[in-house]
Amino acid sequence: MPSKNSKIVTEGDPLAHVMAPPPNETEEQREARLAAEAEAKRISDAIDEELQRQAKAEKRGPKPVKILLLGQSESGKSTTLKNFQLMNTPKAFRAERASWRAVVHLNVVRSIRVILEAMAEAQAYHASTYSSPNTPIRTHAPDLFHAASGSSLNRDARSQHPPLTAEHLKLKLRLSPLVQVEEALIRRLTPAGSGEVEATQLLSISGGASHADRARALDREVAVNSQFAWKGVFHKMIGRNSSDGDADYSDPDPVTDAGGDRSQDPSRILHACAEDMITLWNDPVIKALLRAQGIRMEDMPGFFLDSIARVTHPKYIPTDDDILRARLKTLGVSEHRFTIKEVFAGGISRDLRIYDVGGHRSLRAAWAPFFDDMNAILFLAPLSGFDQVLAEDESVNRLEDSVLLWKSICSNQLLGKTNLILFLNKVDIFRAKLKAGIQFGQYIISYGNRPNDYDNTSACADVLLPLYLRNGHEVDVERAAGQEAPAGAIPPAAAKY
Ligand SMILES: Nc1nc2c(ncn2[C@@H]2O[C@H](COP(=O)(O)OP(=O)(O)OP(=O)(O)O)[C@@H](O)[C@H]2O)c(=O)[nH]1
Ligand SMILES: [Mg+2]
Repeated sequence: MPSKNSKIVTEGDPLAHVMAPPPNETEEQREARLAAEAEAKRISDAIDEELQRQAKAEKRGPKPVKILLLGQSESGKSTTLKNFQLMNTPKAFRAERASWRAVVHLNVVRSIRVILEAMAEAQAYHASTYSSPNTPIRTHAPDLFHAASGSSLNRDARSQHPPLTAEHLKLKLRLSPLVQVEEALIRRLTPAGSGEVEATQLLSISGGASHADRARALDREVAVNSQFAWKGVFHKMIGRNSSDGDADYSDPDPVTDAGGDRSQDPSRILHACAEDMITLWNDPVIKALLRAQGIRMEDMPGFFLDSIARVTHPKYIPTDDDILRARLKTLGVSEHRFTIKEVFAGGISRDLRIYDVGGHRSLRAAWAPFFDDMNAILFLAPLSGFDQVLAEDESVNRLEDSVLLWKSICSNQLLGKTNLILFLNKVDIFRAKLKAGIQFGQYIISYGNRPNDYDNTSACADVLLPLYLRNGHEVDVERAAGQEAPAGAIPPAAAKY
């Protein structure tokens, strides 16, 4: 019989009430209950013990190695991460192929928009020279044009704008359905109402917007917060609709999209526009027009114009190289875990965590909280940025921004014990720019009139040590904290930096 006291406790405590033995329990039942309780306690204690053992082992074992990827926007942080995923977790990397298809399509649409904007610019120029021969001259191409950024479009260059024919204008009109493609893909890429996407529409080009508005609109690009499971969204969507072998993005919801009408599906519209896009891109007048405006499409991030037929094919699935080339701006910070075998430590497994961040100026404040917990920082500085300006501030040369950013990283107190690795990349674009005749000395004043070839521009320490950039800023790029990258970690050009 329960005592008077225990009855009081039971009444006040619902758990005790549930756990209390039945009031009319027999001696046999009591023994069975006590045995069951003892067994449950034994199992629970064993689990606790195992958890404690694991916690102790984790404390004793090697800590995960943490690497933070840093650098300005478009410096190649996410691409470096993708390369790492491809090397270490190829299965997982390839499992996401289908999701990258939408990003490749967005990149194609954006490239076409750049061309259409260049055509609009030429039209506006020719119209204004007829009406007013003294039209003001734009001195800086908007950063949208990337490779052209920072170059001057003088009156001579603009007068070389080849006139467009009626055929060109028809082509431009026929490509207008790409507005829908971009809108639909962007809607899919981001959570409703998140406001995270900086999307633009073709409408703003063809509408009556001012040049400045159009340039500003085109300057923005699609970004996605790394926390949002956009890959999963596309994967499911494509999987659901690929029963006929065509991978499209059809949405069964008639409100949010074309519903059952698959002819309005973004991938189908893109496929239908493929021939016109190819004609536009291969047109000699358009090529001359882009040249006159200093636009080098092939150096822009997410360049797929040479593969339009392939990437707009209904059965297109991105290759490894396509995924590496696809451009999607990063927002937020994401952690990626790998287990690697250490080559020089008897092949023991080691946990590696790589952190990818957004490099846009407005996102750099989010970097600092990660500083004191990192083993290494891999800083990416694209060499190819010597003739470009930042998208977020047209007065700042990209190479100068990289140098200043690197300096501030080297001198940061929180990073005193962190390994710093400087990685000069986009060397292929750097070489292509030199080969195309873009003068290094025009932007890096101290370089003077020396030969504009790769060996000289990259080998001469004077080129990158005291940097006298075009905007008049003197930039000192000594290795500020005396930090040295581990041997072999930097490409040859970086060693000379
Ligand atoms: N040709 C060439 N392209 C590169 C190289 N590294 C990166 N890219 C391309 O440059 C573009 C931008 O690279 P991302 O990795 O997205 O740049 P990011 O530093 O992550 O940029 P944010 O996310 O805006 O901070 C992508 O289209 C890449 O494919 C390179 O060495 N050569
Ligand atoms: Mg990124």
